[in-house]
Amino acid sequence: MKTFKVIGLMSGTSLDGLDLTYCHFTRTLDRWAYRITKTQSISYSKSMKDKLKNSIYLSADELLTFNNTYGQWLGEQVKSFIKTNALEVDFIASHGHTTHHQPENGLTYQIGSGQHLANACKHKVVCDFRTNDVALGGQGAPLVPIGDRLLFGEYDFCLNLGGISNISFEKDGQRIAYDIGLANMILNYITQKIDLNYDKGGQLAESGSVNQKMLDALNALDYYKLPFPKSTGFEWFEDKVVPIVDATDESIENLLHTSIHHLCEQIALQVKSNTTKQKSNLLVTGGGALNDFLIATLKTKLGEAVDVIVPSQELIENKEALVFALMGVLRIEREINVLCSVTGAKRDSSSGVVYLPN
Ligand SMILES: Nc1ncnc2c1ncn2[C@@H]1O[C@H](COP(=O)(O)OP(=O)(O)OP(=O)(O)O)[C@@H](O)[C@H]1O
Ligand SMILES: CC(=O)N[C@H]1[C@@H]2OC[C@@H](O2)[C@@H](O)[C@@H]1O[C@H](C)C(=O)O
Repeated sequence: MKTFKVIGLMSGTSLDGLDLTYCHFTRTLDRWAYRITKTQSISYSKSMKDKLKNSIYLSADELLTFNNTYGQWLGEQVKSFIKTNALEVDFIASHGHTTHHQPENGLTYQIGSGQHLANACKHKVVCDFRTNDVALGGQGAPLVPIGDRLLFGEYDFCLNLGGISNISFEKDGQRIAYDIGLANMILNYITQKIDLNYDKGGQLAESGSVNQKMLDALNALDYYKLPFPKSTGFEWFEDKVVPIVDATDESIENLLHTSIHHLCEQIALQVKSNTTKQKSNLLVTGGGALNDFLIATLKTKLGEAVDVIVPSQELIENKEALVFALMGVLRIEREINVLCSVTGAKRDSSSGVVYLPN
């Protein structure tokens, strides 16, 4: 039995930091098994956070330079993670950080130069998992559903609550997945108005109440009417969501409370319209799974027909990096790691670019 020892790297849209997830994968016949052995989460400094957030406004020169320096920085973090924990590593699988995502214009871009990363940590690197799918006419996102299928097949639905919410499930023998819409991106935007990174446990949100006008405006966003395949990101948030929040003269508590009702209503709509069983189960990961008020609201909106499963904090925080590590394994093995049933591309693909250290 072959074992793959991989470090997955993920930097998500909520901009809280870099997740390093060291995992072992084994395959017996057609079944993959995983074990997460060591994890580290490195919070971004205020200046790194601001730079990543504003990278969409950089000039071409500045962005290319940032791609290199961020790749170098990733490599240095990997190097010290390996050294501190004395890890034996086959290769690194890096998502990088999305600075641009406009699949409708044929572009998606994740910074974190693979060559700089490989040279800095002296290991083989697989990265740039999204470009090929967009070149094949797909959304280039979400990509984690391949991992949902191969590693988390016992769940009817996998829901991730990061900056953006996305869902994945099997329908008629095909994996279907898409970004539902808002999650922590709107919640963090609101708490940052009072210099708070996020609303721990959803305590502020819980003490608020619904502003019906804001709830209706959010629920009426055009994105929700689009059929899948679809994906979204910061550009949509800034363009369509921020104006609604900013036009609402309400307390932080009420803004948060309303946003949570909104995002849970959208999730419940998607789950209910795709449930074929009397009783189904839904795995929730991503930082939103640690927001107690959000989870309680979601349970209420879903009702008893859906079991909401909140796993260990380790899995909540590392599932995306774990799946990118698996995608790296599949790329190295030249197997399919991006599903066109999810992204709408012309065909499935084995995506990712491999860099050798120099
Ligand atoms: N204890 C907690 N209570 C409430 N919210 C929390 C808690 N811990 C984390 N969060 C929220 O989760 C966010 C981080 O989520 P996560 O790391 O899953 O996002 P991401 O991977 O950056 O996003 P994406 O998956 O969209 O790319 C934080 O910014 C915060 O809003
Ligand atoms: C372009 C991009 O980086 N998209 C992210 C983002 O964050 C959540 C959602 O939007 C999802 O589409 C995707 O990430 C996860 C890891 C994915 O590809 O499955």
